[in-house]
Amino acid sequence: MEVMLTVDGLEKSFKDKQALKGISFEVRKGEIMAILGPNGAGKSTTIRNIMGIMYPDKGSITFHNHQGKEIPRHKIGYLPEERGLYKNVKVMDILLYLADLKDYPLDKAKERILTYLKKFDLEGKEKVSMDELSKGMGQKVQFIGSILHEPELLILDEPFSGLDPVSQELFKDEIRNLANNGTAILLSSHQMNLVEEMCDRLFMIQNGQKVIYGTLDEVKTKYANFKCTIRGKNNVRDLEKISHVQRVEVKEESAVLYLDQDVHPTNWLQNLPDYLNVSELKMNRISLHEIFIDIATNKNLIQEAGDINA
Ligand SMILES: Nc1ncnc2c1ncn2[C@@H]1O[C@H](COP(=O)(O)OP(=O)(O)OP(=O)(O)O)[C@@H](O)[C@H]1O
Repeated sequence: MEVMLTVDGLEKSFKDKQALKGISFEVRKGEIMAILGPNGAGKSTTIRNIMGIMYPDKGSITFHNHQGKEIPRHKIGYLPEERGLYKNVKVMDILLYLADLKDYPLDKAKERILTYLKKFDLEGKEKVSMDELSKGMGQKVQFIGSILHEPELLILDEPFSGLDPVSQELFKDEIRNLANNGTAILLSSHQMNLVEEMCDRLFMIQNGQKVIYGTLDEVKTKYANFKCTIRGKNNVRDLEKISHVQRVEVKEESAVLYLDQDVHPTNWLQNLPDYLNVSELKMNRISLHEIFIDIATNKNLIQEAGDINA
């Protein structure tokens, strides 16, 4: 897949705080790439550097063979983390203004605005002032503003925060549509279930450094071992004795058995000892949410499962 954006060795400091310590990744045409990390990890700083809101101390950002101030930013769409930027202005006017900033033809923009307002349940709101909209409605308008000019690269900083489930679905569908039509998408989110559902690749950052970079499949197969949840009264020591069990976590009547990386789930299940008390049993992979918490809290409980940090 064609590479759209290359971030290479990005470093950025604020006074004595080094926020980015050599960040490198790519975003390709037609993919949804997630940038993840705990609060303060450096995601927004990375995004702000890509957007030219600030410039890195070291490293480069390449888009369309251009770097720094030469980057054609009208080909990029951006939904910033900050919401409610536009207040005393009508929905249609602010969207046309944003389209104009990107040199997008205004007649075409107007048509697209009306189509998108309808799509996002905002039909008839074009003459309403931004400050009369609810937070979620305002977010929809801001999202429309970021995609109106048909950007080749779309950067979404926490697009789902504050959205109700129906609006979340609308955003998800549209983001997927855009990727299917070739837009390269860089998405920052704390909602791991959505990332797991939507993203092709992910880049996880902690303390300004890369901790995971790969396709969701790679992360899942190389990092997320299987875990088996058994409901029933069992002695923890008996559970720990079962082969290929790395550790056991007991939660009320259930025990979660974290398995070694190479375990074949069917074989492992066939060899479970007879003495186990099982009223329910569930086998699944460790979720991205658990991987995130393990890394962000420096627990390193699942580190041995495999390492794709290289
Ligand atoms: N303008 C600034 N001046 C000083 N420090 C800053 C500035 N912007 C960011 N930082 C610091 O840089 C680090 C990274 O911040 P950043 O906003 O990039 O994190 P983030 O991963 O986006 O976090 P969050 O998930 O909370 O939005 C933090 O320690 C933050 O305090």
